[in-house]
Amino acid sequence: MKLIDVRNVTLKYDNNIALKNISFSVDKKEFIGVLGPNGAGKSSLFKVILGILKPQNGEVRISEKTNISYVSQSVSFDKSFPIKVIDVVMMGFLEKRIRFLRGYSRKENDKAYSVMKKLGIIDLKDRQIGELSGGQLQKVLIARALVSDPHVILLDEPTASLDTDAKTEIFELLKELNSNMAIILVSHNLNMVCKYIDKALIIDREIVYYGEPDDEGIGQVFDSYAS
Ligand SMILES: Nc1ncnc2c1ncn2[C@@H]1O[C@H](COP(=O)(O)OP(=O)(O)OP(=O)(O)O)[C@@H](O)[C@H]1O
Repeated sequence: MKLIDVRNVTLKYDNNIALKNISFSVDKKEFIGVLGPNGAGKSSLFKVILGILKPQNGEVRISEKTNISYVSQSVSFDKSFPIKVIDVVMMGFLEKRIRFLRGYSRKENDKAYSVMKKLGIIDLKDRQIGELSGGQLQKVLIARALVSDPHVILLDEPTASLDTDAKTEIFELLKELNSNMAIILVSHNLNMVCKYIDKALIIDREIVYYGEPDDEGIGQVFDSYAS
């Protein structure tokens, strides 16, 4: 069975259709790029997959025991907020902590350290998050999503505010993570993502393209809204 099966999903906000009859699936270790113009419904699609929004029609089936993590669009925050990198990464365990009303375990602490090492941010663990570069902050947010050992990770424009080098570094990191987990990533930049993804899902409320990123037809579809 597929990890995630999105079937004929239609989502409306009041009477406005944000997603119309969307169907696609996610296999183990598949890398899917979700592209589309502003307001195309990309973030709404993530919210439906995460169960935050319930579609008026259709359904999202998630195979049993599939653990999904989410990295949201970079949000602005108070740079002087006194929270350290390690605290942000440990927040990946917050749900369990609240559910079981307990502190973090030793095992969780070790896991956070091993993920930070893997992502090359262990030296930043005691740094205030307001003192990080955009690329470093993005890695911290990815680390937070990884500590729960997800089978699928959803990322909403993780490289939007980064320069080209930092973008490439994040994509190379995602490529490495992809050997272990499926990735669904929202992006506006087909050229940037096409060499990493297995499939492109281009939406403009409805699906306008779903297939290989190097198929001949894709450039034309993409140019029609990107220009
Ligand atoms: N909470 C909401 N209430 C009403 N309409 C909404 C809400 N959230 C999104 N929309 C509308 O739904 C449509 C899809 O929005 P969504 O944020 O999913 O698009 P997007 O593709 O992620 O856009 P962007 O690339 O600009 O981030 C837009 O027309 C938006 O205005």
